[in-house]
Amino acid sequence: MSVKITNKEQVQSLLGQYDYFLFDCDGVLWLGDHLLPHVPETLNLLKEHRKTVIFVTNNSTKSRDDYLKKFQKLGISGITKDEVFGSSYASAVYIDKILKLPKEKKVWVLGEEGIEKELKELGYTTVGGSDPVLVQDGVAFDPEHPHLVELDEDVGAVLAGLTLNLNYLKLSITMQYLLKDNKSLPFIATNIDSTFPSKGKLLIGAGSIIETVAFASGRQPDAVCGKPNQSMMNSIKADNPGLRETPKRGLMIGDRLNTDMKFGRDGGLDTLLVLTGIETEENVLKQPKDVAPTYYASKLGDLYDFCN
Ligand SMILES: O=C(O)[C@H](O)[C@H](O)COP(=O)(O)O
Ligand SMILES: [Mg+2]
Repeated sequence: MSVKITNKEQVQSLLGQYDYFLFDCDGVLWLGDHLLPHVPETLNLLKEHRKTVIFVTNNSTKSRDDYLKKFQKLGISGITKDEVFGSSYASAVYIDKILKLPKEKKVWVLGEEGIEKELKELGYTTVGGSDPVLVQDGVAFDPEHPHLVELDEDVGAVLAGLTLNLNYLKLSITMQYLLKDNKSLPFIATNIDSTFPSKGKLLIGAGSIIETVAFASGRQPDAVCGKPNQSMMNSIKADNPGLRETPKRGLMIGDRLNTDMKFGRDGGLDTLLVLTGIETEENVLKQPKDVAPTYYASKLGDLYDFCN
């Protein structure tokens, strides 16, 4: 049964029990560009208690460098690139280190600049993504569009993630690459989140976009690199031996049961779910014991509020 955090004593107990605090971003720290209450104050409280703070997001629209700029813009200081893990970075590392795609091969991207930047930082050339030639604003769909009829023979993999600039042309070209050469091109997904939390409502998530081309092409992704996949957890543990040796000194804080809470649980950490994103208190309370979060709270800022 999950324990709701409602008082100072519980927060002080958390501060004594955990050294590593892993944070999901969308729905925990912010909703879009709207910072949630007392997030900077809570992060500062943890830093004052000499806690290790790490950010792990499935939102592939931004690169790690982009997230550093977003943290600064929202008044969250002192964050370094090696404290930020995103599904765009995890996917680029997968293509480089696990798939071992040769650098002379290109990657077709259904997604935004976060994916393109992380792939380019590893030396890959991308096609698709934010290319303005794929914008359809007010232009009728052309089944003879050059990108649709002449696929780039140098493309060696497809990487799909969240894009807020989706259109029929981008979906159709992605589908051609997924069908190409008897469906042999590797199909990589950044994450499976079905919805995207926005202020007061749920929007279409990466998982639902990816499911569109999966359903149309009759293929499922060969790999999903974001949470709950443990690749980012393994990278975090490689950088933090204390967490690797004693995962129970770690607490994963997120807003989604099937990604954040599973990611933390599968990594051996305790978990805290906040109700500012995807999940409702009713849904948390009906979770079976083996998947219920260790704790839950109305919002992350409660950790600060109850201490002051
Ligand atoms: O649709 C998506 O990709 C996700 O909803 C979203 O971006 C998740 O980001 P996170 O909560 O992992 O920071
Ligand atoms: Mg989230």
